[in-house]
Parts: sequence; C-alpha cells; structure tokens
Amino acid sequence: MIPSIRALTPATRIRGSSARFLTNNRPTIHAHSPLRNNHSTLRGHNSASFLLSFYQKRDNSTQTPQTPPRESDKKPKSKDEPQGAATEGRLTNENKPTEKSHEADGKSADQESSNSRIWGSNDPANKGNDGSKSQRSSENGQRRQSNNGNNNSQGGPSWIPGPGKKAEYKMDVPSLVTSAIVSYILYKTVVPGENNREITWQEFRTTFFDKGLVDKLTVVNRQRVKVSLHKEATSRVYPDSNAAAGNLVYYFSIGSVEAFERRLDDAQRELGIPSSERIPVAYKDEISWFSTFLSFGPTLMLLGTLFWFSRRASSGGSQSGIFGIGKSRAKLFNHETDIRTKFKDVAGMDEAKEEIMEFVKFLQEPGVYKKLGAKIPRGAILSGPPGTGKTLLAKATAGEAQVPFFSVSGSEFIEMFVGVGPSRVRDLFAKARKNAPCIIFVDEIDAIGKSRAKANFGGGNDERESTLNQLLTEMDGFNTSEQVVVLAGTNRPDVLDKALMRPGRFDRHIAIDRPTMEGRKQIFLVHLKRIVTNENLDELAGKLSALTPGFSGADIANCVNEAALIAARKIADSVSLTHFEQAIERVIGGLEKKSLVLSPEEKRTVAYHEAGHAVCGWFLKHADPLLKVSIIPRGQGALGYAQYLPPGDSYLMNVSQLMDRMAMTLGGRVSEELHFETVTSGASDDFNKVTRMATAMVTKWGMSKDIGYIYFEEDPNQLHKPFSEETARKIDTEVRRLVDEAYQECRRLLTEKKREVGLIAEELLSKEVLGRDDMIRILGKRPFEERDKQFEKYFHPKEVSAPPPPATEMPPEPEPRPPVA
Ligand SMILES: Nc1ncnc2c1ncn2[C@@H]1O[C@H](COP(=O)(O)OP(=O)(O)OP(=O)(O)O)[C@@H](O)[C@H]1O
Repeated sequence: MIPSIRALTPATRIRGSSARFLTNNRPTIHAHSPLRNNHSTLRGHNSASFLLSFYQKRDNSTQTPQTPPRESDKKPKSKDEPQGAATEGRLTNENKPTEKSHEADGKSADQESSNSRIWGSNDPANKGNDGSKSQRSSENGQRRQSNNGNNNSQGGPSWIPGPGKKAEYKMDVPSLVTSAIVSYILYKTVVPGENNREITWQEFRTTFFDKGLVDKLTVVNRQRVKVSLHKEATSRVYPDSNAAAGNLVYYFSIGSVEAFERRLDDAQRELGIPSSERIPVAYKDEISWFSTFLSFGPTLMLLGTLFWFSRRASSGGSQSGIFGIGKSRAKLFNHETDIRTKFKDVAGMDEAKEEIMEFVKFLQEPGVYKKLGAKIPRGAILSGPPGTGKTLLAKATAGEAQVPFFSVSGSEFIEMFVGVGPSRVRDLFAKARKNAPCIIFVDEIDAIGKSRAKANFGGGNDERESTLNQLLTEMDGFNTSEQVVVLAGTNRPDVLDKALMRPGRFDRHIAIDRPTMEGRKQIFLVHLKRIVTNENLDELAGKLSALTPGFSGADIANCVNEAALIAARKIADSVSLTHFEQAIERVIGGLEKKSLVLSPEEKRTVAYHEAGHAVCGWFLKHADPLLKVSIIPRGQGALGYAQYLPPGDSYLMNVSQLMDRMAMTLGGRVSEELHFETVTSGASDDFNKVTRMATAMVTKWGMSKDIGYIYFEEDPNQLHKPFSEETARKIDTEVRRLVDEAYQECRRLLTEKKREVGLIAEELLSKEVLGRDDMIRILGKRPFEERDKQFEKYFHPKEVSAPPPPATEMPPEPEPRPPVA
C-alpha cells in the first residue's frame, strides 16, 4: 500500500500539458544544428581551399612557358570548368591592392587573404551561419588588418581560429571520406591532368610542328593526340619552358582519326618531309579510372546501402552485420571489471538473499554438493513488482560468486525473422558454457515464457513458442556438472508456462515483494550514502521509510535522487528533510503544474473538496492519518490532493476501516454539496474507488450478509458473469447499501464539522498546502490514538505508548497506485 491521495480531476486538463511538453522538446533538436553548421563549414573549407590552390598553381604555370599569348589562357579552359570557381580565382588575382600588400608579406599571406575574400566576410552565407563565428572571423580580419595594413582584408574565414584559439571541429569519418572524394572528383573534372595542356591544331603547327620539335604523336582513345617533343630541340627553342623538361604534356583533340591522318599527311607534305622521316604516329587506348568508377557507381551504391543497413540493424548488439542476426544479444559483464554489485548493496530482502546464496555457494564450491550426490538447482525465477531489485539481486549474485554475468531481456530473443529466437537462445547457452562457471539473467522472461496453453497464444506467436521450447531444451541439456545458473526476472509469474517452473528448470521461485518499513529504511541508507546531507542518516532513513509505505527500491532510489536534484535547483549546500519531502510528494503525486491556473471559483471548489477529505480523515476513528493536503495542481490532471498514510505495513483491513475509508473518500463531494449550490465533476475518481471497495467487500471479502461467503472471480475476458441474474441484482443492492451507509456517515460528520471544513478550506486558499501541524493547529489534536506506531515514532517520538498491532494473516485486495485523482 502506498500513501493514498484523494484529488480532484478534470481529465481535459491533461492534454494541454503534454502538448506543451512536445513543443518544449523542440529546442533540444535545434541544439544540434550548430554542430551541423560546423560540418558543412568544414567541408566547404576543404573544397574551397583546394580550388583556390588549384587556380594559383595554374596561373604560375601559364606564365612559365614563353609561348605566344593565347586567348584561351585568359578564359576558362573548358566548358566543364566551374564558372563560379574561375570567377573566384580571378577575383583574387584582379584585386590589386590585396595582391600588392600580400606580395610584401609573402605567399602564405596572399593565400590567406584570398581565402578571406572568397569564404570569409564576403560570404553572406557564412556570416549567417553562426553569429559568433562571423564575429570571430571579423575579429581575425581586424587583427590581420592591423598587422599588414591591408584595408581589403576585412575578416578571416569563419573557420580560422584567432591567435591562441583552438579550432574545435567535429568531423566524422563518413563526411571526411565524402568530402575527400567530392574534392578529388571536382579536381579531376576541372583539371584532367595537372601537367597537361590542351592546344589547338594551329598552335600545334606554329609552335612545335613547323619548328621541327615534334618527336612522336600518340592518338589516345581516337579522341586526343598527345604530342611528344624532342627535348633538346625544344630546350634550345624555348629555354625557360617546362615543356622542354618534359614536365608539361601538350595535346589536342581530333574529330576523327582519318581526318587527323589526312591533315598530318598534308602538313608533312607541305613541309616537304620525306616519307622515311615522317613523324611516327602511335595509337593507344587508355581506360579512365573515373569513368570506370562511374560505371560501377550504382552497384557500389547498392552494396554500400546494404552494408549500412546491416550495420544499423546490428548496432544494438555485439554482432556486426546482417549475418549476426541469429547471435545472442546478451551483454556479458565481466566479474573482474564490470560487476561491482555485492549483497551489501542490496538492502532488505534477506530471505531472497538467503535463498539465492545457495547458488553462490554452488558456483564457488561445487565439490561440496557433488560429493554428497546433491543435484544443483538449475535456476531461479525472481518475481515481484517492478523496481523491487530483481536485476540488482541477480547482479549481486554474480558479484558475490565472482563469475561472469550474461544479461539479456526476454524481448531481445524475438525478431521479425522466423528462427532467430531459438538461434539466439542456442547461441547464448553456447557462450555461457564456454564461460562457465557463469550466471545468465533473463529479464522480463514473460516475453517468451508465457503459458502456451493460453487461448491468445499461438498463430502469429509461433516464433515465441519455439523460442520457449528451445530455452526449455537448453535448460534440460545442462548436465549437472555444468556450472551455468539461469536466473530469470518477471513481474508476472502467474502467466508463465508451467513447463518453465518444473523442477530441473527454474527449480526455485523467489518472490520479492515491495520492501517493509525496515527494508525501506535499509534501502534508504544504501542510497543516502551517496548524498551530501547534514541530517542524522539513521533518523532520516527512518523518517523517510515511514513516509513512503508501498515504495519499491527503484522508487526509493528515484526519490533520493529527486531530493538531491531539488536541493541542487535551490542551490542548497546539502540535502535536507524538506527536499526529501518534496521529492516524495513529487514521486507520488507527479510534477507540480505551475502553469495550470485555475479561476478563483474553481480554486474555491478544489479547496472545499480537499478540506472535506481532510476533515473526514481527521475525525473518523478508523481513517488513515492525514499527512498533507494541497490545492497545487500536480501530475496527471490532479487539481488538488490530500495525502494520507495508510496503516504502515499492516496487511488486513476490517469492515470499520473500509467503511471509514469510503466515507473519507466521499468527503470531497459531500463538502461540495454542503458549501455550494451545485456540485462538480471532480469527484468521479472518488466514486470509482468507493464502488470498487464496496464491490470487493461484497463479492470477495464476504462482508455482506446477503451474498454470504462467496468469492466471485473478476475476469474481464469472460463474457458471462460467474453469478446468476438474481445474485447480480443482490450484489448491486448490497454495493449500493454500503456506499449509501458511507455517504450518510460522511454527511453527518461534515454537517457537524461544517465550520471546521470552512476553516481548513480558507487556510488552504491562502497557503495552498497544509501539513499535519497546521491541521493540529486548526482542528486540535486528533481525538484518536494513531494506529501507525512507526509514524508516531519518527514524527512524535514522545507519544509512543501503544503496543504494536496484532499479527495479521491475509493481505487486503491491493489497490492500484498511485491513487491520485
Ligand atoms: N533492495 C534494494 N536495495 C538497493 N537498491 C535497490 C533495491 N531494490 C531496488 N533498488 C534500486 O532500484 C533500481 C532498480 O532495480 P531493479 O532494476 O533491480 O528492479 P527490477 O525488479 O529488476 O525491476 P523490473 O521488474 O522493472 O525489471 C536499482 O538499480 C536500485 O538502485
């Protein structure tokens, strides 16, 4: 049981907040965009600097050979060359003042200035990318300006860090490779060969052929003719040219080989070259790697996509590629490095620890058991509500036994492909045997271990059934000397297949329930160790455990962490009891909704509604002690709530307690009736609770004389009720009678205490939250002895006098939590 909360609930209010939540998420997504800008800037930088250096090189080379000036040198060389790039190249060279000042500063300064003109402050796109970057770039520009007095150098490129600054670029491998390939392709497209120079037939004739400098001609791919020159003769005619050194290769394009041969013949005839001395012509086919690469492009892309998908599919597990799909996804924790959890970290649950200790002993000293002929248990199912520490206990078992630990979730066996589940089970057990002695922990085993007999099992779930069969087979397959222990965790032991539970498979069934008061205290102590607090740890843990009945270990861990977060938010030096109280409230009631603003009239209704609950709880003898009442909206649509402490860890409720609890639950609506002309929809959840309680009293707990001592199973899947029409009518009447009795009692009390309800409501309207002390101040001490001795012990130590409540036998029907509504 947990501290119960009665609250007012309009369902419509919830949606607004989730919509807000979604919108709030957006900035997180945008937060990534600056990083992307970095990438794109960097890529731009790579190709930009590359193109730039290309144009500078070309300008140098064009000036070197003293060939007659040609128009083609001033224009872009071919149609393929990107016009934009050419413009940028010229921009740098034509910028005379820049060139001059940079000539003085040397070549590197020249290049930097060129960069800044093209990609820096002149590029509005770069400016727009990131304000801080452009600011930085303009700072750099100013610094350079003052260094060399260059007025045109307005700002550095946005990616160049200032002096003393370190550029921080995140470049992942794929984008690096892509930009390298793109740069290279661009480069190759623009410059077919760094040392190649295309000339026209006329240039060929006047510059080389007519001067007798040609040694050989090679027709390449029937499209181009490569000119080989006599080195000596060329160096004599053009002493400064690279062509003489063989660094530069000239070529010209031809329409067809036949036309070229005819033209060459004519030219040689014209020059009177005898046929024996004619220039040799060779024919050659060259394969361009680029076109070859392009022809393979689609295939490569397909393969790449397949590879990428298979990597993505396997990214969650240890296997790579599509071929690893049948491999187990279990994570292996190494006992020497990864498992630091020991039994001392698992607080409470002493019986469970004792039970599981046997596995530890078996793994540590198997000889002791074998010597006596004892068969070692194969495994254990740890069952219990979520967050009660099943995984933690399994981990601690591996930690204590000092053996490797395989952890896998039941759902990880199931994949969309048939046969994957059994294959993963086989693989997991094969790995475990290799690592024996070890522990396998299958969390949420109900994902594969659901009863095969259930009607809804089968058909599309064949895969799950065969996975379960394989698991059973593997567990049977162990021989007793194999030191592999299988632990499994589940929240639903009731749905598991009987075959799983039989001896020889999961021999032990260890039920782990929510911790008792003492257990909670121990768990608090474990988690409080990490927290900075000036409180006395033992007393604090005791108080907190009294305030948190029904909390699981995970709730407690969460609550301690929440308290630390709240303290940090308030910039406190240490975490105090108030922070813990707020954290508990938050864990039970949900997040405070500051944005939800109620109209004054609504607020008044909520205050009187909650005051009704509070006054009932105060003056009804068997009601649960009130802890807090609040009209601050919280969690899922609760506009206000009253928080009670159910009677600690007691497991039975008698008729008087149930009747008082029902009356207290109706207190909200009755108060509305007494103080307002009309009533609101806010009490619907109260009615739901009251009806369920009354129905359980009649149909399950034998508390109605008319129905008698009969238990009617409640199965939503059953179309037929397990009782006759007449009994149904009787149940209806009895339920109604009980609810009416509770209502009458509540109305009588609240009419009598109308003034007190008003006082509490008005105080609530001014303070919003009232604690137990406020209630005592306004209403006086509660006129009954508190049943919860633990609560008394920690919150009113002097008043403890009564003996502990008598031992009980049967737990009451569990109530769903959190009872916020
Ligand atoms: N007995 C305990 N002592 C200390 N901490 C605990 C205990 N029980 C739970 N916790 C805390 O709760 C967290 C969650 O526990 P765990 O994952 O073991 O729960 P579980 O029962 O396996 O939950 P589920 O059924 O949802 O898988 C733990 O990491 C731990 O911090």
